[in-house]
Amino acid sequence: MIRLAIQKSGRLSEDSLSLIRECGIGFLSSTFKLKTEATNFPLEILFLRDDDIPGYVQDGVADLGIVGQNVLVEAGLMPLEVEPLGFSKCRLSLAVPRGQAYDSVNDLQGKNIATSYPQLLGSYLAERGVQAHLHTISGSVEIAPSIGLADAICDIVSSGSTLLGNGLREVETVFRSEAVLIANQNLSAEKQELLDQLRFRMQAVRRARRNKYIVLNAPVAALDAVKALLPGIKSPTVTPLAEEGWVSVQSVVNEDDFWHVTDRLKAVGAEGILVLPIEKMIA
Ligand SMILES: Nc1ncnc2c1ncn2[C@@H]1O[C@H](COP(=O)(O)OP(=O)(O)OP(=O)(O)O)[C@@H](O)[C@H]1O
Ligand SMILES: O=P(O)(O)OC[C@H]1O[C@H](OP(=O)(O)OP(=O)(O)O)[C@H](O)[C@@H]1O
Ligand SMILES: [Mg+2]
Repeated sequence: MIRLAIQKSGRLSEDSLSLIRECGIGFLSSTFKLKTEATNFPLEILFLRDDDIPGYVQDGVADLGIVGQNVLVEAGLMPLEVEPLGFSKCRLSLAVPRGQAYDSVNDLQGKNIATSYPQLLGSYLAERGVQAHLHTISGSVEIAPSIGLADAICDIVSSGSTLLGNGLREVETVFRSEAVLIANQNLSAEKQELLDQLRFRMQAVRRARRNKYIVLNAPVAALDAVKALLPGIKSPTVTPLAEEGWVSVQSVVNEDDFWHVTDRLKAVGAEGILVLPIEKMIA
């Protein structure tokens, strides 16, 4: 049995649970139960505060964990990271009151800055030769300037609406983060085997999320152009249509390139383009 710690409730919880489920692992969860066992995989899930997860994994209380890189780096435990997970993407940024002049990070010299990330911010400022007074607070950091607690703040930003709602302007990106799978560095051979199985499944889920299955009809004359646009995993599947001079092409396309590729496929004569989600994708 391998033990995985995930956030009990917050920005990582829902995506962590969906990823486990999409890996084909079933379990019962209830708001009040802080520990559950998977029904079809030797996995125990612990529901914790995210800040506690890196330390628990380091100490072997949990074998694995899912946390933001920001929390991992702040705890000084980067070597535990084994797999980026592609969700909870955000940045740790410096922000100042909107009306305040700001040219460069040197303007923060001698200023009071409120943050929950004193290590990350401290090394960012030290690398730039800026000395500031850091006030560590554990939440609602964006309120600090408006109540006279600080001149600037350094906190997590995603859409920017919390900064906007509190009259703040983002001025520097200190760190970019996403959720990662972390693992204890002294796992037994049996647990290492289970970790490898989990990583294999997680990679298949992530690859599937990043790609779409595409099916289209094209005139034979356009086939070379279509193939160049849709290289697929190995090469596209091409089958003749009942109508003379036409083929059906099936392939895989990266979601980021999807609209751009579709426009070009239409331009070379492709028709009846269907796009389907992929559930799992094994390399
Ligand atoms: N607005 C956001 N958008 C995307 N990801 C975010 C956002 N805010 C935070 N995160 C990421 O999710 C992680 C957890 O954020 P959350 O705000 O739920 O933490 P928390 O309040 O410290 O939770 P806990 O109660 O577990 O200590 C952060 O460490 C960060 O990696
Ligand atoms: O740029 P935005 O999209 O507005 O997101 C940023 C906010 O999200 C996080 O807090 P969260 O809402 O998770 O609340 P918390 O203070 O309880 O952690 C973070 O601490 C910011 O305050
Ligand atoms: Mg926390």
